[in-house]
Amino acid sequence: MSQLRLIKTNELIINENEKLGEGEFGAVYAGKYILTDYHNKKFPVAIKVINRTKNDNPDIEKVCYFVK
Ligand SMILES: Nc1ncnc2c1ncn2[C@@H]1O[C@H](COP(=O)(O)OP(=O)(O)OP(=O)(O)O)[C@@H](O)[C@H]1O
Repeated sequence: MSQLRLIKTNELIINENEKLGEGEFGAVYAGKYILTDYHNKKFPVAIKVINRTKNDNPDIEKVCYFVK
């Protein structure tokens, strides 16, 4: 069964120099997810930074995708 995991902003490193693409609601950047449960191992991910002007919920700013 899949699980939804809440990732804190300080667990993400966004590489703003490596933009992977862009959607209507924001840009997607390469980044790292810091696995605090696994000796701070850094896992490569794609991070979507939601454009606040198109976002109804001000609490949601970043969405983390695992790179396939
Ligand atoms: N996991 C990923 N790995 C690599 N590139 C990605 C990944 N996810 C998204 N991208 C890149 O970012 C672009 C935008 O992805 P996104 O998921 O935001 O698209 P979208 O669903 O059209 O966006 P929106 O819902 O904002 O309109 C993709 O076309 C792709 O180039």
